[in-house]
Amino acid sequence: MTFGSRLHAAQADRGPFCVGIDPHAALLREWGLDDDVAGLERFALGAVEAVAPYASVVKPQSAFYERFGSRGIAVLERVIAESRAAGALVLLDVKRGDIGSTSQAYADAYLDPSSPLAVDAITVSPFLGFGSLTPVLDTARTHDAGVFVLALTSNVEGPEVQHARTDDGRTVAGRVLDQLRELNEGAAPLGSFGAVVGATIGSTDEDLAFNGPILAPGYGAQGGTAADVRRLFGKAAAVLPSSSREVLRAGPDPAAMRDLVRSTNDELRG
Ligand SMILES: O=c1ccn([C@@H]2O[C@H](COP(=O)(O)O)[C@@H](O)[C@H]2O)c(=O)[nH]1
Repeated sequence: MTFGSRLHAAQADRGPFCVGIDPHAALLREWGLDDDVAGLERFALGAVEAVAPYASVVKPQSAFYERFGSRGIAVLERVIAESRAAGALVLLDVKRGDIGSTSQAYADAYLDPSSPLAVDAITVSPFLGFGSLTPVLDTARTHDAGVFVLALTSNVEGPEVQHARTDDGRTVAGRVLDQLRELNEGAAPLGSFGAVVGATIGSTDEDLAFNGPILAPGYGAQGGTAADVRRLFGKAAAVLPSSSREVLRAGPDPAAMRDLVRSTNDELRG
């Protein structure tokens, strides 16, 4: 079953909301934990236990695990395994991008099921040229995995690159979206190659109607709302509004986190 088909089924079953598992040092402290590997483990696995049985997708941010070195990566491996065991798809936010030959190694690390870090989908950066992503896209196809390509990110610095015009007059983001449109053509019920478009971007002239999913970070703590999601992504095939800190701040009480996932899904469905 392709990633697009799995995502389509998971969102129909559990709702559109994607929960980020981002163990910020400040959040560990708010949960009464030390900012060390033991604190990381209790925080991340506690969050997974609270939300992964209810959310369609969980999105660990790799950086927060990498900062603890190999022991942090070992925690990330458990986050991936336990989230999947609870029925959630795992989208690893790792924003990789490099020359083609190195892209292949990243693809093998995250998308080949024999890797300990294998996930359902990853985020990648197209800013070394969309073609540099070909090994990742091919490996995703081989293993029925998904790829989310940065297009219009939620941060205020993004437009200086993403709104720039290329030789043919299109914006950089517009070209990324056009390439995703081609890659997903004919896929049913949903393509596996998604775009990252922040819920915070306000408005855009870009065409967001394509046959793949849109990851919309910036929901919650960065100011994105359900009204923004409806206004921006009304024509999109599938949207994953994503929030990390807002949900994690409801912890460590698992019931409070679970209830927030449920009520956010209700709001987004409405
Ligand atoms: O454009 C982007 C792409 C990715 N992110 C990531 O999403 C989460 C947002 O966390 P919040 O706590 O909900 O603000 C984080 O992991 C970012 O690296 C993004 O924010 N914007």
